[in-house]
Formats: sequence, C-alpha cells, structure tokens
Amino acid sequence: MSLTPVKVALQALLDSVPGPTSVEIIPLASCAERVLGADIIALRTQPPFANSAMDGYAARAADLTPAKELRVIGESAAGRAFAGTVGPGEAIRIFTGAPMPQGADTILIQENADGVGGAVIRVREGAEPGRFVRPAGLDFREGDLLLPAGRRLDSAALGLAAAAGHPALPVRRKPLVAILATGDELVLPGEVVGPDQIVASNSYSLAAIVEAIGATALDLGIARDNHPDLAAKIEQARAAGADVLITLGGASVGAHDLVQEALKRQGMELGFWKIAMRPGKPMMMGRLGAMVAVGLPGNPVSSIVCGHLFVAPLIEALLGMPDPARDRSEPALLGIDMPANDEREDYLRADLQHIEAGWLATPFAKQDSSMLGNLARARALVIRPAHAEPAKEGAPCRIIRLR
Ligand SMILES: Nc1nc2c(c(=O)[nH]1)N[C@H]1C(S)=C(S)[C@@H](COP(=O)(O)OP(=O)(O)OC[C@H]3O[C@@H](n4cnc5c(N)ncnc54)[C@H](O)[C@@H]3O)O[C@H]1N2
Ligand code: MOO
Repeated sequence: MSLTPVKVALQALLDSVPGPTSVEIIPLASCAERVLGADIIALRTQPPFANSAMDGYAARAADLTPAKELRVIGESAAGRAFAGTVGPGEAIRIFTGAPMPQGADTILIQENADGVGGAVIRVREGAEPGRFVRPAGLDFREGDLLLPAGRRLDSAALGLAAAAGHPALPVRRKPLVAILATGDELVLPGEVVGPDQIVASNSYSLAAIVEAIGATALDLGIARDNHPDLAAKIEQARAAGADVLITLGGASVGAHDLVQEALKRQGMELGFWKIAMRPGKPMMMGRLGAMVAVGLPGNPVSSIVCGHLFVAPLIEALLGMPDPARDRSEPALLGIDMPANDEREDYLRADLQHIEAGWLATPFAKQDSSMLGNLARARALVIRPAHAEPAKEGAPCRIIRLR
C-alpha cells in the first residue's frame, strides 16, 4: 500500500466528519471558550444614546472659545441624564458615559476649563464640534451581525454578546472523544513498572490536545493486545456516543498490532492507513457508524504530532469552525544544514530563536519518535517536504510553532 500524503490524509479525515455537533443554548456565564453554533445579531444599539467620553462640560462648540465664560445650569451623570436643554452661553457638568443633553454638541474636558465645580466656568482652550462625544450606535446597531457561527467565544466575543443583550448563546455540543491506549506492556503512571513494562503517557497528551480545542475527553484506559479486550473497549466508545475514537498504538505491522482488525470486525470502513509522514507513518482513519476512528502510532512523539496535525483540525470541524484544513505553518530560516529528504514529510523537533530576519529554527540532532523529552523542549516543528533537496543553514523553511 502506498503512503497517503499528509494533505490528502487531512482532507480525507475532515471529509469523514458527518457534520458539526448539535447546537445547545447555554447561559452566558458557561460560554467561555465554547464555539458559536449560530450567527449572533445585536438585540440593541450600543451606545443607545449619545454620551460623553470624558469628564468635563457639555456645551455648544460655538461657545468654546478661549476666555469665554459659561453658566453651569445642571449636571448629567452616568445613569442620571440632564432633562433640560443647553442654550448659548450655557454648559452642564458632565461625566464619562453620561448622556449628552439637548442643545450641546461638544465636550470641554475639565482640564481645559477654569473654575471647575463653580457656577461659572471659563474656557481655557477651545474644542471642535463633536469633540469627545460618542454618538448613538458608535459600537453597533440593533440587527447588526456581530459574531458569525463558528467563532470561539473568547473574552472580547463574550463581552460583545453580553453587551448586545444576549443572556444565553447557541453553542456547539462539545465533541466527545474516546481515547484508548493499547498494549500488553503498558502500566499507568504511579503503578509498579515490571521488567518488560513501560508507562502509558499518550492518553494524557491526546486528552490535552482535544480539550484545548473544546472537546470532552473520555479516557477508556488500556486495552490489552487481544481481540476480546479491544472489542469491549471499542463497544464502550460506541455506547458512550463518542464522536471520535482515538486508539494509541498497535497501528503498525507487527504481529501484536491488532487495532485495525478489531475495528474492522465491528464494521469500520477504512479510510486510509499509513501516511507519508515522519513521525506518524502508521496512522489510520476509518468510519464506524457515526464515529470517526483515528488510529495513532504508539510512539509518544508520533501520537502527539499526529494529534496536532490531524486530531486538532478534526475537532475544529466537529465544532463547525471555519477552514480546519488551513495551513498552520509559518516561515522561518534553517539553523543548520539539512540533507535531502525521502518520500515522508518530516516534522522535526526544533529550537526556535527570534533573530532580525525572523525565526531561526534549529532541529535537534536526535529525532527518534520515542523521545518525549526533546518534544517538550522543542518550540517548533520544522517541516521538510517529501523529496526535499538538501538545504543550507539560513535557507527558508516552514515551521509549526508549539508554544
Ligand atoms: N517493520 C516495521 N516496523 C515498524 C514500522 C514499519 O513500518 N515496519 N513502523 C514503525 C513506526 S514509524 C512506528 S511510529 C511504530 C508505531 O507502531 P505502533 O503504532 O504499532 O505502536 P506500538 O508498537 O504499539 O508502540 C510503539 C512504541 O510506543 C510505546 N507506546 C505504545 N502505547 C503507548 C502509550 N499509550 N504511551 C506511551 N508509550 C506507548 C510502545 O511501548 C512502543 O515502545 O512502529 C514502528 N515499527
Ligand atoms: O512514524 Mo514513526 O512515528 O516514524 O516513529
């Protein structure tokens, strides 16, 4: 079987998504970092009335000439408007956010007036018409489209929705991602590690990746390398209604790599198996009813790199976010000479330095996909396209920043 190119694999994975998750309406206070399931329209105009942007005096611009004296006839504070009209030669005391009174068109900031607090003030420095006045609707008007479906509710988006009068918002249900480690050799962190055993770490890494995007991770624990155990865990994922099942390990060609066969026995239609990528070659994808099955290699670095490159966009697609297939790479310069590459696109753990010309990315000497330590130290992945020519130090490259 030939290796599926990275871009083709990503598109096939995204195409396997049956559609975004359903929409639920939840109170604003629970919406932080959720993703909108519908467009949000302004239910009101902001600001609803013209108001002052500064503390000072509201008056007529024509009166604001140096040394002119104005009679102070009242006050407008936030929440307590002045009911009357400001005439020629008059002003009212006004504070930030307070409604502009009838007749006045300009704010004289108090720093530019003498006699502040008294019944008469003297203009020190003039102001042009409309100075420091926020007109009604400056921010938005009732009926305006404020936030599109697919937008993450970050601090600004949440504040905007609140200001526009929404007590609750339609958001996408968090995709449920079941995560299954596989292998006879695995024990949990903290357990006694026998002579042939290693500590399972990948489930925690993948849970961190999917939860950061906005999914709920369901840890199914460890399946041993036998069909009854694998079948029971896969059934558990289906019974839980998981949108995605991520399996870890058992993806390659060894006699104990049973995951693909176990999924097929339950009816999985295979999408692809083996991609032209290093690390991550044995990755597999298929559909099991409504559930997308993603088989990641067991090597920790392979599973995490595939998590960033494939699983994160998959979760974005399930959340209805725009353009999950977008190019997430950035330009950089190589910090060392690189040899020619083979048919697998390389994602090399690298250090990153900011230099005058931009990012300088220096791949680490050792790239074995079992080495988590240098992934945790890496600040970027340097991408070496399949069949790349040798490249010199300083040559342009593409990177994916990790943190
Ligand atoms: N003859 C071939 N051998 C291998 C090939 C190949 O093409 N031909 N591919 C290699 C590549 S590339 C990778 S990547 C690995 C991945 O193999 P599997 O997905 O089958 O992974 P396992 O054999 O189950 O485990 C590999 C490695 O990772 C450790 N592991 C497994 N699960 C976890 C976990 N949850 N947390 C931490 N570490 C885990 C496991 O103990 C192994 O050391 O196959 C190559 N072989
Ligand atoms: O693809 Mo494996 O992930 O090279 O070690």
